[in-house]
Amino acid sequence: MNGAREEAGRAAGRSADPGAPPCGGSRGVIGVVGAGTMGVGVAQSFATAGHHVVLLDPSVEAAAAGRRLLRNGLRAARLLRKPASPEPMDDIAARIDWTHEVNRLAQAECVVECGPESIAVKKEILTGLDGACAARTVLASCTSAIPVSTLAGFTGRPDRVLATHFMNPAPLKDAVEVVRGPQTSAETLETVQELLRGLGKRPHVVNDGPGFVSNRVLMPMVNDAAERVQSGTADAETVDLIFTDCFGHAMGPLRTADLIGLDTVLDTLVVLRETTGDSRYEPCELLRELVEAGHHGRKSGRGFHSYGAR
Ligand SMILES: NC(=O)c1ccc[n+]([C@@H]2O[C@H](COP(=O)([O-])OP(=O)(O)OC[C@H]3O[C@@H](n4cnc5c(N)ncnc54)[C@H](O)[C@@H]3O)[C@@H](O)[C@H]2O)c1
Repeated sequence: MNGAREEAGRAAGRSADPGAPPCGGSRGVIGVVGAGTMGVGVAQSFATAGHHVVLLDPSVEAAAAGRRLLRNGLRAARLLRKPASPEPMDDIAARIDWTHEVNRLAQAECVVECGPESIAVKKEILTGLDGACAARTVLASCTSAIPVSTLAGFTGRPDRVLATHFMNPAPLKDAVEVVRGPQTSAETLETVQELLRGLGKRPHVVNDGPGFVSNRVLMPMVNDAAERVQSGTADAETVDLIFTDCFGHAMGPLRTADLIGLDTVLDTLVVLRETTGDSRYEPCELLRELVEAGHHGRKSGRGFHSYGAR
């Protein structure tokens, strides 16, 4: 893999001089697609571990917002990550190249796709990556619920596709749910687990299926918790207290949903409803109303709970 890394490093370069070797990191080049909540967190995690990262988002506004997310994420990691990286935050940030061009990801050893939770958008992203990236590049998706078999079918390299379901906030979480598709090769699985261990994260491998383990279990709970608020059984604060104060969970289901982003929760439930055909994943009306009103959770300042001005 070292030869591939050197080649990838030469090809990825920096925006001012695409032929120049990357500054800083001595590990392989990683591509990340989508500079939202997860993409920026994943990019930060790899850059902190010494990888050169090429981060692609087609939206100029999203890239600007992503740079703010990165600054906040680096500060949070400095305060909360144990042990924190001793490296200056600017040096870590300098290992991330921002781009709008998919060809800049051509020589990455692995690309982590963090686009919106929509089968149609993921198809567009993966088709583009499959055409642009070297044959050896592993395509990992951060999807919350779409089966790997569906995603792999959008590419001509199903043996090199899997899901790396990072948790949010990615730089602060120590474990990743890794989803092996029916055609994912043993080599791909090992490569990705090695990459994750290099970030200080523990990979937990599961088999394929809509929502895998995490969201197949979590999403109906979030939906049911929202329905309890909608039906007047309790307000959002009290619903969460039942889980934190009575059960001793670290966070209630509605604060968890606010942290994920209610738009992403809604999209994930829609995917689960479509892919399983099971009506218990039908998103509850209150969730739809909050998303429609722009109350997307912590990132917008309000969801089931309020978080002050953003
Ligand atoms: N938010 C969470 O807690 C969480 C946790 C684990 C996994 N996920 C999954 O990670 C993925 C990203 O979620 P998020 O919360 O970061 O979403 P987000 O809405 O914050 O970010 C999505 C980003 O994708 C970009 N994008 C849109 N269309 C694109 C395209 N065609 N090509 C490339 N980029 C495009 C958007 O501009 C945006 O920056 C989703 O699949 C989601 O289900 C989310």
